[in-house]
Amino acid sequence: MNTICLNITKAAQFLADGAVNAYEAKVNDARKALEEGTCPGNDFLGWLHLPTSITPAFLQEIQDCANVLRDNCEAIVVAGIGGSYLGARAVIEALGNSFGWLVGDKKNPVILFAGNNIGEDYLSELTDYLKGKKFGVINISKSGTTTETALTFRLLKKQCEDQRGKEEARKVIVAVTDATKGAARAAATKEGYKTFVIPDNVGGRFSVLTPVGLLPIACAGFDITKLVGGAADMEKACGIDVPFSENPAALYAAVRNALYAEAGKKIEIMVNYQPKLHFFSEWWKQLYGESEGKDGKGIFPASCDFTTDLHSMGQWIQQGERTIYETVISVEEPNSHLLFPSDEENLDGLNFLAGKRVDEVNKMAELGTRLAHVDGGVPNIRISVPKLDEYYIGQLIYFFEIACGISGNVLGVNPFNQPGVEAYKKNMFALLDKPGYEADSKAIKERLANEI
Ligand SMILES: O=P(O)(O)OC[C@H]1O[C@H](O)[C@H](O)[C@@H](O)[C@@H]1O
Repeated sequence: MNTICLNITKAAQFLADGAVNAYEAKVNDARKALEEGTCPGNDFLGWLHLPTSITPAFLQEIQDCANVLRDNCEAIVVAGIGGSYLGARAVIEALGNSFGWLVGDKKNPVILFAGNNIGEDYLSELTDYLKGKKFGVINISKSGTTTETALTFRLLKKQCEDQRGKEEARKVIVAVTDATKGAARAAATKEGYKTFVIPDNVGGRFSVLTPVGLLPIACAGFDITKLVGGAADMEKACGIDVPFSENPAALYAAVRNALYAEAGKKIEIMVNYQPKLHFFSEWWKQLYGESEGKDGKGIFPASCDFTTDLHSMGQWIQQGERTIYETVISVEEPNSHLLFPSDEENLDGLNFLAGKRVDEVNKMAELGTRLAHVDGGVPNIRISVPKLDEYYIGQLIYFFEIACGISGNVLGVNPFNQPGVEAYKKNMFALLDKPGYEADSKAIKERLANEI
């Protein structure tokens, strides 16, 4: 099989000889613990063999539901946050036209994302845009109680029903949520919406290959069978029987732990040279940030879009504090072909590029940056991807998931919980006088009165 390819040479050179291989035993133990379900958070391992266990019948059920939405909607709003949002957006943006909303594509509905913020302007501009439009909603929430998403869904449900009538709205509202618990499930049961279940043992940030990601991706017109196929091939390539030195996820987990623990590299910057991958980095940041940032530990996952950010963050990366390393996703072959034209007057002095592909310049920018950053003390991990299509994005998704599971275990944390996220929610609910938070409300208000 053609495959994404990991190169850690320019990261390992910043470590003592053998430092990466020194993690072999720990990484193998972590991989085994995932396989045998003996690691911390072992009730959240449903993602591990998900790609190879998804059946064609289930993919067809998702596709059928997507087709109903596609046939009946000019716009589909995907309401969700965090793991109930980022995976779908990452894939749809990586595969879609960068100017999709401007080109008036008649084949595919516009996919919009909401429920991922509480911006009043954002929501009123969204609801204004949807006025008079035939739109549908995919309401995605594992807990079914997340405030940002629930608030947005309340607005959209009402607008959809007002515009299309309750009967028709029922056809174009879908819930992806817990099997029994939460407000999203309660509304779906009462209204009779089509629903998909998020399995209990798959955490939000690992859920892109469940209907959480697959339904919106299918709605956008992309091939979910190919996506899952890529992930399934990567599941095999990172399997328990694959030796450390040949297992890309094992090597990535090893080198990042070595950079962190042995070389003080506390920040990993996920870098792309294709703006379409911006949201892939956002997905990756949640995956690694929530999985590893706990117990006072964890690499801080950051991201940059190059060459764009070379003109803003490039200075820091080249000469700032040497606590960073880069992981570059490099796409070997763009899907388009565009040559620079020759210009008789050559006023811009760019005739030396005439006849070259745009990508040739981009690749030289990438190579030049890699050399400069390595010279400047920034270790470089490179993941090359043959092209941006469903199959290779599927490979990348599973690669980062399994590497994350291994890496978090090597770090010595439970990579499958996120207890820290509750702190802001508790304060917000107390401040908003949510029923059930009376004691917290009293305490927080007293605290604020004393602080002022
Ligand atoms: O799917 P939901 O239950 O709505 O959760 C959405 C997101 O919000 C939470 O606060 C968590 O930190 C995330 O891990 C989760 O993906």
